[in-house]
Amino acid sequence: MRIVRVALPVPMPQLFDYTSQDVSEEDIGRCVRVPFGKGEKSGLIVALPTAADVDAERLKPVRHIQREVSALPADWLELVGFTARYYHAPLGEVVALALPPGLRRADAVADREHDPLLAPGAEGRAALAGGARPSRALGLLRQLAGEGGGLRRSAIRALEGGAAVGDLLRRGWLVEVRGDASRPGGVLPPLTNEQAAALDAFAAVPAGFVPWLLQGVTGSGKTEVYLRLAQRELAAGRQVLMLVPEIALTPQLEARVAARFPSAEVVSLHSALAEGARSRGFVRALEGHANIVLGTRLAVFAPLPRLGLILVDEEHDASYKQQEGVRYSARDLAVWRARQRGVPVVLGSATPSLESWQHARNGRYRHLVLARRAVATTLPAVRCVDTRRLKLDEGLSPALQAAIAERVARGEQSLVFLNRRGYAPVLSCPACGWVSTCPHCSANLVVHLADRRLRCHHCGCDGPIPHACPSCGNQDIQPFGRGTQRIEARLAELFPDARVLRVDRDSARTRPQWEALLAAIDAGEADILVGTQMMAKGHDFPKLTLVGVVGADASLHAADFRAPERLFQQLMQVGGRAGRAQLPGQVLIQTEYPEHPLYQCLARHDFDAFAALALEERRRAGFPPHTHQAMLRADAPALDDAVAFLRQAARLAVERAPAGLQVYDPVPMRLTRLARRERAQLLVEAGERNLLQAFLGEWVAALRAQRTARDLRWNLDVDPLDV
Ligand SMILES: Nc1ncnc2c1ncn2[C@@H]1O[C@H](COP(=O)(O)OP(=O)(O)OP(=O)(O)O)[C@@H](O)[C@H]1O
Ligand SMILES: [Zn+2]
Repeated sequence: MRIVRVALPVPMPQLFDYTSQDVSEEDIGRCVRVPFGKGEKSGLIVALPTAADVDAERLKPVRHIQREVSALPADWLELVGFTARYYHAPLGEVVALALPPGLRRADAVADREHDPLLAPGAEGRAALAGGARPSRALGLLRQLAGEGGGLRRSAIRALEGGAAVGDLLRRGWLVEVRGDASRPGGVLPPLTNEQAAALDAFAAVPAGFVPWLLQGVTGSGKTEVYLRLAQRELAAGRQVLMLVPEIALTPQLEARVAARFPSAEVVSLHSALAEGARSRGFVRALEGHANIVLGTRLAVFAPLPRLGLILVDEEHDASYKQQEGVRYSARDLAVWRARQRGVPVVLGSATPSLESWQHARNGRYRHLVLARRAVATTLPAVRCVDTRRLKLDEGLSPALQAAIAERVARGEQSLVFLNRRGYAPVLSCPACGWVSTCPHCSANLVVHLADRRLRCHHCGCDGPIPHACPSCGNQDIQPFGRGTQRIEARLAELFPDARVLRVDRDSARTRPQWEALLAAIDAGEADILVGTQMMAKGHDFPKLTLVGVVGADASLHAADFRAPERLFQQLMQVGGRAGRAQLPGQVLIQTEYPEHPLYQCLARHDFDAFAALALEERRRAGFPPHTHQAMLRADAPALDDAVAFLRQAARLAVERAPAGLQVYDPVPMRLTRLARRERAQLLVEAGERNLLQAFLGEWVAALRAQRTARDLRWNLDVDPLDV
């Protein structure tokens, strides 16, 4: 009988002990189901201690250990352990987040089958040489005979006549082969000088942990650099982890990676996958079969026994930071993991986070720069349209309309970028001043004319658009302000012969919808696009030559100190969609502040100048990256309860605060009320990360020991993005 220590997903920091008759050291890192309270929970075996924390007599036996799957290795346990320590979260919750749900429940991983690499075997070759009578199967086999290293079954199925693949397997004409994962499919494009120089610089550094910042302007071919780097690792028999910020970006990249490495096993991991597929991919990575793991932030937890390289695309993107539960940054964990495993990590972006940019400047990261575009000869010309004295037509300036008209006439595409979906941000009554506010949030209900609803973008509640003012009965209530639907409607009137396509979260709600939209744009089935930030990143549409930016000024004066950084990144990214191929691109920014340094830097494509300015401002104000922060947030049905808890937390903090730690006053959050809960926050800050971490450990322990008002919830956000 041995004691089994288990991490369980419960909001408490401790581990739980059970017993088992047949457990061995090999079971550390395995999923397990155990009795818990009146029910059952599943967790992970993290240790087999010699003595239990409680009386061993009272321990209950484990119910089931999942032994079909290899145990998670020690380095993986260290990774989740570090995550729990650094973000001050219970280990069991980190484990629950890092493991695919099916695996965590210690379910059987039903379909272990993968996507085999297939090529004609001896019998297949004999069939080709003669003898077999003509058939669909033989036709397919002939097609495949030309493929050097074999193809994945999924790729064969996608071929013309590919449905016969099952038939070929049954006849034994196709057999599973072990291919060279690094064999590139198709002809590789010759590298640009800058790409070649970047790869040479990379190759010149001895193996081991090296963090790199790959700062390449939009369209400079960062992806090609990633692919070449990946190829080297695959050739050496190692695994590559590639992180992308958004699920929306995975289909194109997946297709590109699969086309480049037809013999490689590419596994994608993101939250939109079906449970079975996610478990399967995770296990393929764990068992060392997957060559490339491509995914969103949760993929940073993929176990990779042969890891050789980590790539983080668009490293500045806020989606790498989880905003609920365990608030981890996948970008930061990727760097930690690279150090732990002694492998290089490449953070790529046209607009790096100020944190990474500063590291590259002061030598902590190595800096690779791609200053030119790979295909297009120039970056797009960026011009501010001063709207102070202009009469706008539904937010569109004459200059922007004229520029769109030119593109339509030439058969090119335009994009009007407006980061606000819906028809109008609020409905209001000019007679009595009524506005459509959300009953559950301190926010307005947004007018969605497409389906005639008023909808809260924060809590999701919605209702029909009223016919008259609910307050005074006035029939003439008006949508106020502008969103993508309104711009779309006006553009359709202004350009009756053009095809206008809106791309936002409402028009691309599902992955198939999103893929269909992208395919339509790619096929040139749209002339004018109206899009939110969904359109801003990653895409490469050769016929898109104009980007018009509407309504950007609002972020210029936002309260969050990161707002300018985000705005600059967003505008540089979205502007970067213009003129990426042979045709030159143009960006028009409508603004009332054309002299603003942010727009000036943007017009010169000078990220470095902007970053230097912004960092200097942060230094003067004492903001990150010059300081390190943690935010304690509390929410409750009554604001008083939330604030009272934070006041008490502030007292506890001040009692424990070492010199150099700053404790601010609790304040209501900007969006104070969200889904019927009132929210407040308390910031703590220190010049030294270690000092902050040591303090947080003690503080969180003290907070956990507090009695709190009923229905109060709190959470700690280390390195918060929204302050
Ligand atoms: N060496 C090359 N030769 C020819 N074409 C290239 C080369 N490198 C990249 N390209 C092409 O240039 C275009 C831009 O490349 P890519 O999408 O990788 O840019 P990026 O740096 O990731 O840009 P962004 O940050 O805007 O997404 C793509 O169409 C790509 O196929
Ligand atoms: Zn709401």
